[in-house]
Amino acid sequence: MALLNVTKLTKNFGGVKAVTDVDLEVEENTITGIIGPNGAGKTTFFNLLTGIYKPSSGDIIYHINGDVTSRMLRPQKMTKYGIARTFQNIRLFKEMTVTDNVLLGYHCNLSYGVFPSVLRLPSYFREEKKAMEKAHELLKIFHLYDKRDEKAKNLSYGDQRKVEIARAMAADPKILLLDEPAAGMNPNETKELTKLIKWVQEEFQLTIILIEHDMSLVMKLCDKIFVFDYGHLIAEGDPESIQCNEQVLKAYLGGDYVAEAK
Ligand SMILES: Nc1ncnc2c1ncn2[C@@H]1O[C@H](COP(=O)(O)OP(=O)(O)OP(=O)(O)O)[C@@H](O)[C@H]1O
Repeated sequence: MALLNVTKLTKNFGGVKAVTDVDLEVEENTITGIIGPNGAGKTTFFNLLTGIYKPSSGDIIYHINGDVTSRMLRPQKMTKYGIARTFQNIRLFKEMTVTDNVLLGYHCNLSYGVFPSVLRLPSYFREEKKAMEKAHELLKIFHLYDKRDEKAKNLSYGDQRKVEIARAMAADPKILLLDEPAAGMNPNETKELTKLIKWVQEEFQLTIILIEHDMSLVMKLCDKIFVFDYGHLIAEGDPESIQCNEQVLKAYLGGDYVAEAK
């Protein structure tokens, strides 16, 4: 079943055509890769999917507990719809602990109101206890439990990326959007992250869409890959077919390389 349908999606910034006429569909419980050279429109596409940008034209429809359409998308509402994301530039609260950063992800879905929290009613303590248990559970999954009391700024770049994913997971999403999850990681960290992403996808029955430049991660993880170039979707398919797609090789390596390789 398709969880996301994108139709004729276009975003222009003045004269810059960042995303043009993109049509795509994402199936439930799959991992989808969005790849393409620098400036191809991948981040703009994610920003459209998460309500940061409004489309110039076209439609986005998520099928999660009823339809969520482009007109309803707002960054602050995404977790309520069951959609969480991470960012290309890590956006943690660096002076806060690892646990508190993850708790923030959980807090956007807490059910108690202002009064129980101000008056410190039992429902407030119940929810807070649940939140802490969940945060610790996630930190164990991401092998960060030992670092739970560290300030986020003291963690390695790779660990900070994992905290960001754990925080996104704390919102209990159905769809998880990861913007360059392996950026800045060394090959061992990338290998570990690849396994972790696969594991959480299966364990939590998630639909994951990720932008990534690290092809080892993309080819190992993704069920389907969409390739962007100059804002256009130029290819889609499974990892094997994408790896030998001429248009894709041309976009990445230039026309001369493809001609020479023949
Ligand atoms: N807010 C903006 N205003 C004007 N132009 C923009 C804006 N955001 C993106 N662009 C332009 O849109 C095009 C697509 O950029 P985008 O960042 O989406 O590409 P990308 O594929 O994510 O690149 P990278 O892999 O380098 O992150 C580029 O030409 C970029 O300069």
